Amino acid sequence: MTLQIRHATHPEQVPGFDTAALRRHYLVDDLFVPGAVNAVLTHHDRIVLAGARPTDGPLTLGTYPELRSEYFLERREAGIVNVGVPGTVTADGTKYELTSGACLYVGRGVREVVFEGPEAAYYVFSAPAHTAFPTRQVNPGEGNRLELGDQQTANRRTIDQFIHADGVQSCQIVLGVTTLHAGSTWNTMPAHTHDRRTECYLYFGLPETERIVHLLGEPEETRHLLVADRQAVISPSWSIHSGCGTSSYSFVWAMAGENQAFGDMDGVDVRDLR
Ligand SMILES: O=C(O)C(=O)C[C@H](O)C(=O)CO
Ligand SMILES: [Zn+2]
Repeated sequence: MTLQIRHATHPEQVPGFDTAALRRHYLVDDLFVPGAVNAVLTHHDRIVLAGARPTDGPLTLGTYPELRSEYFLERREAGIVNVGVPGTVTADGTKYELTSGACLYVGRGVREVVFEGPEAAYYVFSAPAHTAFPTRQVNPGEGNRLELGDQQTANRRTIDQFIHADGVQSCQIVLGVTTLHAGSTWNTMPAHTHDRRTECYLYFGLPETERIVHLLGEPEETRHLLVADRQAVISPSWSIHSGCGTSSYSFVWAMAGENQAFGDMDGVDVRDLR
């Protein structure tokens, strides 16, 4: 089990990045490997993204030498979303049944997290935590639900907020799942930044033959990534995070940083994007 390290980047670097460099810095395309837990640490807000595919038996969320911790959640918290078929996650001996799209918040101090389910695929978003909040499960439809967008502009979507200021409590993490309605393809347009947090999107439910065109960078200097199913994008605080798919899809959005206000967004007029 290795932890891939991604260093923080400055927005002035983005114009000089070619496609390969953009993908190396911001795209995480190898989280979900059968029989393994794969993890990436970004120095943007010290977020760890991991994927667990327990195809051949239970898998444990272990720690990494780079974290200098006795166990993974010694000083961290995590939001876990099952993006595969139903399975179970056991946190310090308590077993949680997670359907597809269900979320489990696991607080600081939980020593052992075990993933099970041969067809399940667990996405883990973890950030440093200063105190311990209780472990809690939220099923699809049980969070705070927002219906946004319009079919006319191809961005009709349902947002389920799971871990947030008025829902499951956490130190830093704000997390939910957005699902595009059939025929809708645009997420998060008009786009926004939030200088106080890093945000990561993990796209799922996208057919294998389809792709998302994900926009990143400062609003006046954008670039794009072509993203496949079960791939994640790291958006530093200065970067927009918005995308259009060649079909509809879902994504886990998750943030960590200075505050937990979902509405803390600096919107960008579509006409100002470059
Ligand atoms: O579809 C959307 O719009 C989103 O899901 C937006 C994300 O939740 C987000 O970027 C929150 O900051
Ligand atoms: Zn955002």
